[in-house]
Parts: sequence; C-alpha cells; structure tokens
Amino acid sequence: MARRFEGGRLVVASHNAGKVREINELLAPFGVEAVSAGALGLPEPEETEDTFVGNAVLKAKAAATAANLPALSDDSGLAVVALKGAPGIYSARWAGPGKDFKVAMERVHREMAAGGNSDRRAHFVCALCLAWPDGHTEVFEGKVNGELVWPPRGSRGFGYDPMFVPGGYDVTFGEMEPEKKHAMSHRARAFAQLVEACFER
Ligand SMILES: O=c1nc[nH]c2c1ncn2[C@H]1C[C@H](O)[C@@H](COP(=O)(O)OP(=O)(O)OP(=O)(O)O)O1
Ligand SMILES: [Mg+2]
Repeated sequence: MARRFEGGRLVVASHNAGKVREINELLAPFGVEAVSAGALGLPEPEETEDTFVGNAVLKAKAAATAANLPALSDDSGLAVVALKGAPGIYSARWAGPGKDFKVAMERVHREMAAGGNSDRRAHFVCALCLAWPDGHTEVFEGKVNGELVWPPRGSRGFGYDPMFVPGGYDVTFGEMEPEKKHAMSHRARAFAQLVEACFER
C-alpha cells in the first residue's frame, strides 16, 4: 500500500517554470496547497543518477528534507529512437547553461540528420517521486509515444514540445491546448497513478 498524502503544503520540487505550471494544473483539482522549490529558495540539486527514477528520488528527497514538507519531483526527458534513446536523462543539459531549447531541438535535428536514419519515432518519459521528510518515497512513471517534426511548430508548452507530435495526432505539443496535453502526456500518465495511489480516497 502506498503512503497517502494527508493534505497541507506540498513542495513542487522543480526549478523548471514550464513543468511547475503543468504540475500545478494537474494538482489543481485536488485542493493541494502547492509551493515551488524556487519560491522557497531551495537549491537545485545536481542530477548525479543515471536513471529518470534515480534523479526524481534524489530531487524529491532533497526538497522534502530541506523544506521539512512532503515534496513532489519530476524527472523527465525525450528519448529519440534513432539516437539510441538520447538525449534521455540529459534532455535538460542539451539546452546548455542558458536553458535554450532552440539549441537543444537543433541538436536533436542535426544528430538525426547526421545519422542518416529516417526513423522519426521518439517518446517522452516522466518519473514522479513523492517524498516525505522521514525519507519515505513513492515513485510513478509515464510515457507517451510520438514522432518528431522539423521545423518546430507552436509556442505553447515548454522544452521539446514544438517538435513532438504525439501518436494519433497531427499537431505538436507546442500547438496543443494544455488540457489536451494533460489528457495524454507522459507527465499526466505518471500523475494519474500518483493520484490513484496517494491522493484519492
Ligand atoms: O512535457 C515536456 N515537454 C517538452 N519537453 C519536456 C517535457 N518534459 C520534459 N521535457 C524535457 C525538457 C526538460 O528540461 C527536460 C527535463 O529535465 P529535468 O531534469 O527533468 O527537468 P529540469 O532540469 O528542466 O527541471 P528540474 O530538474 O528542476 O525539475 O526534458
Ligand atoms: Mg533537472
């Protein structure tokens, strides 16, 4: 049995504004009092693990300990089939110190072109970790398959959204309404499991 979140304040343990916005939108129906790591002045931990789950646990535990509150982290990324899963856990790092996703998307495009492989399949992965100050953790994962397009399209969302078309659609996540992205994204799929295990009565 998963440990339940019993209400009160919850730290959203992310320093990515786009992600924090999405997590707040996903949390909204549950009446959770969410406060971001940035708003609490918490440091951004170095992501030293080699898996999404490992880094999610690391980030949630660091925030829960520092804030003495339950904390929800998200470690996520884009895995491109023709690039053998890259950028994967390095998805944020491909954007460089300026966190410029135009640079990151161009690198994906360039490496795909250089590889000469016409396979455009990719998926987004999300690991969510809910951690408590006593060290207990609950972890959930979600995934969405799709294809990459070039040039990027749309200005909604964040990160690699403008080049990702989810399976069965012809618009990118960058063009899609937020509510539609929340109906199918890797983050929404992980979140649905979190809700079932830890939030709903
Ligand atoms: O829905 C998404 N739509 C587009 N791009 C996405 C998405 N989800 C993850 N991504 C990409 C960009 C992000 O920067 C990276 C995650 O890296 P990741 O380390 O988990 O997050 P981050 O460093 O941006 O913020 P933080 O670690 O403080 O939560 O993957
Ligand atoms: Mg990060």
